[in-house]
Amino acid sequence: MLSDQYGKIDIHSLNPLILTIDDFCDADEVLKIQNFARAQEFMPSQVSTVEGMKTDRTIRSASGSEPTKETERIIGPARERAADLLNFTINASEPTALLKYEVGEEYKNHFDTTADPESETFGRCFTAVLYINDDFEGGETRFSRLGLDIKPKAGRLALWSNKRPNGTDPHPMSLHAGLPVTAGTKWIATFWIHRGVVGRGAAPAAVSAP
Ligand SMILES: O=C(O)CCC(=O)C(=O)O
Ligand SMILES: [Fe+2]
Repeated sequence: MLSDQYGKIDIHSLNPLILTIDDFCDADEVLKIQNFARAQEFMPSQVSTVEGMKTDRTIRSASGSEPTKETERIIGPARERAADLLNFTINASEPTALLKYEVGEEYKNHFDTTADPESETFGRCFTAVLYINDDFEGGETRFSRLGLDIKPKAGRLALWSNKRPNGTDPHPMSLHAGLPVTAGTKWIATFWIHRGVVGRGAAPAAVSAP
């Protein structure tokens, strides 16, 4: 049972499904990922826009690191477990996005997917965010239209569905933001979970609760 493997599991919304799982990574794994994250070089993050991927600090001012074999070795097992929760395979997941937010940095309201089958983000049925540390202030993940803030806690996984029940359009209530960090530095790993093959035109079937 999941609750035997992990800590407290909370369901915050059914449609779209939004849940958190505490102690998704145990203390040793959290420490290993923290040490890895702190040692990485970070560059301004890219966001997906109608013109393709670009650096746009008006949407996301956090910075990201290039995923490497080492990222896979250190964070891959958690990504694999997140996909396993949904019975998807690791092949159905994009490379891990490791993000760092310094004071004042944020990720403004956005959807993680689009309704455009040509877009690289079309297949993102689910997003899982692993909170790597919690020695900072601010930085909650806010579902603006649901009045829901998820508090970062080291080792906690937030998992949500991005699609409406038709499986193609972004779920309007999945609009979310990473609020500005007000003290310290926030690190997260984001896993975008696709159903089937990653990439353009990977049509997901209906995956959300009706
Ligand atoms: O920083 C957060 O809490 C949210 C991150 C996010 O929305 C994303 O990586 O797509
Ligand atoms: Fe997001």
